[in-house]
Amino acid sequence: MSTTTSDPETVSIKHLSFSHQNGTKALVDVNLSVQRGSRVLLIGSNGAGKSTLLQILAGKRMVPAGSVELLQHDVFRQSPPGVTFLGTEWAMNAVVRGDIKVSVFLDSVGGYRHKARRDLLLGILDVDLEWRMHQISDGERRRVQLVMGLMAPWDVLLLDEVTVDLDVLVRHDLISFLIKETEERNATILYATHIFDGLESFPTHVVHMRDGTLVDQPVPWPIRNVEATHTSLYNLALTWLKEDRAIRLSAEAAGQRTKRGARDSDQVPTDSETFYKKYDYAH
Ligand SMILES: Nc1ncnc2c1ncn2[C@@H]1O[C@H](COP(=O)(O)OP(=O)(O)OP(=O)(O)O)[C@@H](O)[C@H]1O
Repeated sequence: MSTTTSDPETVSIKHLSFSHQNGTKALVDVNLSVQRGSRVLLIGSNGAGKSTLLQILAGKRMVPAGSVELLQHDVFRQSPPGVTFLGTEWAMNAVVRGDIKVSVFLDSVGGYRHKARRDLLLGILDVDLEWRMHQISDGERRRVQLVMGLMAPWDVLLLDEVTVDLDVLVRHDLISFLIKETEERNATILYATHIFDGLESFPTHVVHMRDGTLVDQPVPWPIRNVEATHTSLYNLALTWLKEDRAIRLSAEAAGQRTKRGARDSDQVPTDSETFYKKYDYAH
């Protein structure tokens, strides 16, 4: 692994807080420094802020000037080159479900410019250029997305749970490819996922996100516990998420935060009551 403390910072986040348009606080005073060549796994419960953080790094959300830099560029105002973001919402886009051949689709997004990498990725992701985008499975469509997203060489790759519908073999080969890419090209990956199978040798660092905050700066992986035995990623995530839930429940009990799902008045039907009444065909 080529990362050293003298390497330039790839990611620099300083005192970043962020609320969504409806006022939901998604990030609170986040500070993060990531060195070039790192593979950072973001671990946190649903709603911890992982996607929001990755979207901000991808320049998709406006943040105060100077608070978030990638490769020494302000992510929102200077749009750093060499940054690729791959998220799950892509598969919902009508264009990628249209009647179009994969070869045509990939060429339309610049595949011909990166032919060698494109062909390598077609093999790794087991994609057939003859497939038609409206006649393939969700996992196959995801594989096409990954070929598209990864074929231009990137310096920073932001992955938001994109391996969720891949079969185990394709996922395994993809993870191996990503590790090789970061080692050979000193590129950097930040990856948010809840699936830890086959990922043990992937991260160089792990980050625990809780309630919009970073519990710590990236911790080098693997972590050894006090008996110097190896902790699996799955067990680490389970331990961290149990802690998070215990902290949340005790804050709720102490009245320091509102219980999830609590409403101002019992008279107002909950969203789920309204939903089930609407679709209750027995009445
Ligand atoms: N578009 C949005 N508008 C309002 N609130 C949002 C929006 N997207 C996310 N949130 C809220 O922001 C907080 C952080 O959400 P985020 O999606 O970043 O979490 P996450 O860690 O990626 O969760 P998951 O593991 O479920 O993907 C949550 O409280 C969530 O409900």
